[in-house]
Amino acid sequence: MIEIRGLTKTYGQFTALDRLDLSISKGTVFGFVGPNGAGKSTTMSILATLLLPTSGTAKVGGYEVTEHPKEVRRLIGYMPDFFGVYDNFKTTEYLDFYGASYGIPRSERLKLIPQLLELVNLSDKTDFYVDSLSRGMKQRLCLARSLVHDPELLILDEPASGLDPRARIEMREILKELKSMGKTIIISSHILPELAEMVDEIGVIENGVLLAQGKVNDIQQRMRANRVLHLRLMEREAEAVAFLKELPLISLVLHDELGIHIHFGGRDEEQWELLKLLVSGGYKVLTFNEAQTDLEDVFLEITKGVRT
Ligand SMILES: Nc1ncnc2c1ncn2[C@@H]1O[C@H](COP(=O)(O)OP(=O)(O)OP(=O)(O)O)[C@@H](O)[C@H]1O
Repeated sequence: MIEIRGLTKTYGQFTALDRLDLSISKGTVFGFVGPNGAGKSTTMSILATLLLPTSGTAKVGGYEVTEHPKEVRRLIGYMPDFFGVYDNFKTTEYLDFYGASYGIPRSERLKLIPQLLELVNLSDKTDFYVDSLSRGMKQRLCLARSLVHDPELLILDEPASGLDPRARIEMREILKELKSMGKTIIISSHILPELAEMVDEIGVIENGVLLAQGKVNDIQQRMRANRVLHLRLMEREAEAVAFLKELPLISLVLHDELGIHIHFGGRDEEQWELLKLLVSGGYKVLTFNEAQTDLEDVFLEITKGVRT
């Protein structure tokens, strides 16, 4: 659905995107993650035909974005990270306006608008002025707007930014529904755990360079090469710390009121050996577990050291 090759965008001397390669297949929900200023919005704006690249190519549904912008716009629904003020528009009028600008006949718009409002949980706000809606509601309305022409691909630039936890959950549920409708979705965020539940793949970008791309699980697996283990003993914890520091595959041992924390470079087999060693050494092990790496850890691990 998306094929990006060598995509570069410069502003004067500054390189915002540096030879980016990215492929996203149809039906995928792709999480585009990276710190502020990484180049996410730049990439999305180019895909949305709103910004011209300096070099490289980007194709959506087989159409090159600079050569066939009209065809691309028909395929995509774009939700920008900032959206404007809406003077004296009611929610229905707002969607009607966008529907009309896509050439949808009035009779169809009359059927479509209630469906869209229902999809984004705004059925009870049918005749409300847009300006009177909360931020979360405006964001959902903006999402409905991006759906008026039933696009195959949704490009959502930080759809959950500035939302409270409840509004975020609501947005997430709507996105799940869109996924189940078979839409391809590219969604950016720097709040990573939020993406973990709903994305199939992630791409991590920093300083305009794509640092990693793959299935969430695969990237987490790769990181598990250096796992963190937490232990609690019934007694003799300080003694166990000294014992652990002498063992191979252990790079760091910390001890605090929550127990012992180890950076461990071994695999499952060696982890089991470690537990056996402790138990056969007479240590009364109460708990022995591996810390879960979430997307936040993945992000910190991948982006560290590259930041300038
Ligand atoms: N019009 C512009 N002129 C000059 N520099 C720009 C312009 N637009 C973006 N940039 C720079 O390009 C870089 C990438 O910006 P971009 O908005 O794509 O990042 P982002 O990953 O979306 O960040 P955020 O999470 O803060 O939205 C930033 O350093 C930004 O300052």
